[in-house]
Amino acid sequence: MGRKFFVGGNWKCNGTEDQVKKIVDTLNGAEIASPDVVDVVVSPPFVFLTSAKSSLRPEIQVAAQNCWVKKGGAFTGEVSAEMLASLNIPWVILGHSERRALLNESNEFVGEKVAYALSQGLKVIACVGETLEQREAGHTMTVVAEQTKAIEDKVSNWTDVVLAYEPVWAIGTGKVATPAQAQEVHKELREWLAKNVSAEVAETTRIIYGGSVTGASCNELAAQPDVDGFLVGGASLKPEFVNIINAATVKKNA
Ligand SMILES: O=C(CO)COP(=O)(O)O
Repeated sequence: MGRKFFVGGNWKCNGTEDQVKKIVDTLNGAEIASPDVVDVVVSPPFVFLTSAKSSLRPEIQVAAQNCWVKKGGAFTGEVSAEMLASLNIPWVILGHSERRALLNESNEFVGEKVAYALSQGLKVIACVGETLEQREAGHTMTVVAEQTKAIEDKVSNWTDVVLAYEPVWAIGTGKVATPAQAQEVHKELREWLAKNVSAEVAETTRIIYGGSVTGASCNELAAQPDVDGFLVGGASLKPEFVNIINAATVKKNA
């Protein structure tokens, strides 16, 4: 059984109510690959999550972009995993590099968040990735292995985890990783999982690529054996997101 292709659209802190409606209308009217071959998950900002969920066609799921590390309580401004679960929000993105860099989320904190979200029944898109400086110093695999280990340390079941490799230098820069660069890290991450978790988790866990993916670059990336889908930022706000979803058919025929 192959790994089902997975395409996430991370809308980040973008969109007004009208813009969200337009994106939803575009997705609802588009010809997209069957849910048998691709999981599609879009991630609007919190305030639009429930309206997007109820207006999107049923085969497109939603993800929150973050949640609190533990049970909710006196944590002003935070949203807890149990709140998301109570609204039947199935997915949450955790450990995005923007939160690691701008909000100082450490590897350990991200690991704790992933474990807590899973314990509340959410599925997690967990992000890892190196900076340009780390890549140029030859530390890419050490960095992503440390980030992944901090998750593995807290998590006992990987079934509901999708791992997103998002090199920081490729995010929002227009500098997409080459298919060979993406494949190299995905393959090494899969080997890391085989060695440090289990052969089964390595074989079944989807490892998706994020960083300046566009309609033009998606097919070649999708053809790489260890690229199981994408986490898309900027292009997920545009009609070309449909082409990226449909890269799943390239994968299927590869
Ligand atoms: O951060 C990303 C998705 O989470 C990628 O963003 P871009 O596709 O805009 O580079």
